[in-house]
Amino acid sequence: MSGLYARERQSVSSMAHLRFFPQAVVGGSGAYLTADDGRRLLDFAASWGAASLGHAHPAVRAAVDRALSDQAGASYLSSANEACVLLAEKLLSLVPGRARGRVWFGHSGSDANETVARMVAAATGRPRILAFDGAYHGGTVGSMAVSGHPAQQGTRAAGLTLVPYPNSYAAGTPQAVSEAALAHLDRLFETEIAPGEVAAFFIEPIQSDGGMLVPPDGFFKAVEERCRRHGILIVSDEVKVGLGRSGRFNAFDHSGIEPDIVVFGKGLGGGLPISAVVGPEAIMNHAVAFSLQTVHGNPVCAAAALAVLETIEHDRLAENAASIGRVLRDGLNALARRHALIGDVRGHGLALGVELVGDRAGRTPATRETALTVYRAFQLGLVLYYVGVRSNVLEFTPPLTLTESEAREGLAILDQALADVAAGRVDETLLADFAGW
Ligand SMILES: Cc1ncc(COP(=O)(O)O)c(/C=N/[C@@H]2CCCCNC2=O)c1O
Repeated sequence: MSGLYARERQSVSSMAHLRFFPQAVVGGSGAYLTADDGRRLLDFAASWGAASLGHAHPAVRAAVDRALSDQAGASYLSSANEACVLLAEKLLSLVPGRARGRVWFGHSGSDANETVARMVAAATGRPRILAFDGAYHGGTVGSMAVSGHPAQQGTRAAGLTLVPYPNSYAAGTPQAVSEAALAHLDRLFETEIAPGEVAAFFIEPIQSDGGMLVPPDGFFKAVEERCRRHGILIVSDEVKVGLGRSGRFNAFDHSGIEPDIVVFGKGLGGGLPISAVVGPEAIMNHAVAFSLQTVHGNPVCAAAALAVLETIEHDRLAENAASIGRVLRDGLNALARRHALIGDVRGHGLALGVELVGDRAGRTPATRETALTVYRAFQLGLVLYYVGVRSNVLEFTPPLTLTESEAREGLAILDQALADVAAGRVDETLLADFAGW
């Protein structure tokens, strides 16, 4: 364990730790991080997707420098500032008509989703919320309350009903799991909850922390039809897979739906803390002083976010995510032909998941091997984390700027890590201090 990592343990609380190996960094640029021992680490996680443009991107640096050199305050609570207005106008141009009303700014996906959960109930007078099993909408009280991920240490809202997310790898064909999930929802409306009491349905267009689950074709169109019939607002949580990562700017576009409310976070700030909720004016303006924190809407993070959006558009990074995502996915499928541990490769663009299994027939989660694989990859120079309700899905969320050669470099490292794990060459005692999820 490196000096910095050891020192951190003597000074920083573990309450935010979600640690898989002793990663300690002192710098970074592009798709690479610099470890405190001097090693260069290829970053296929991008800090859980927040470093959307990689590290130290010049556009973000220039925007932050300009905003700080002539600083327009530090908050939008009691003052308008130009950076927030420009960013709001930009975000309104990037969402479908139903959502094109007003923008709220926060710090994180958590405070954004918490605000949405409170807002839809207050604005509609409807007390219930729908969400999916396995969903991660945040780590605050109010966002955990509308989540369904089993690893969370929080209380679910009394008015929350969780429904199964169709998982065509675990339970059969896409068509069959889609029909089963829709039948479950219909039964719920017929027997357990009055659909007219449901304010909103929180969806992830690809369920990331739940295991990078890709919904079957047509599933969310069928969900949309039910929501429209009952006047239920659709909230698309784009925090991790949005902003071009999936190969489309908005990930919900893969399902051909038009949500009422869109939530952005993580990569929006390019590594700086900013989130946004975009929704209909009647909902977004239902109250004043309803959800506020002092440095919400600070012009520095807003300027960074505008630079991120402009760079995604100018450098065609959604298209890059689609094309490099194909390279990565093809490479992962090639690894699957050599490594029995790989049970499934799935995702869109640079939002990919690789499920590791103990045996392909039974699809038993290979949780231990997953932890060993990411640890070994780290030793070999690749940063990769895992997700999934059984902690057995490698998550690929690299910077949207990833190049083909970087993709191939990471594939080669993963190939070696999988081989070393399968051959029993990775010391299991290394995992003792790393609980992961
Ligand atoms: C779809 C989705 N919505 C909201 C959130 C919460 O965002 P914040 O962690 O920025 O509050 C997240 C956060 N996801 C977690 C962050 C904690 C570490 C585990 N991996 C994640 O990506 C998310 O994936």
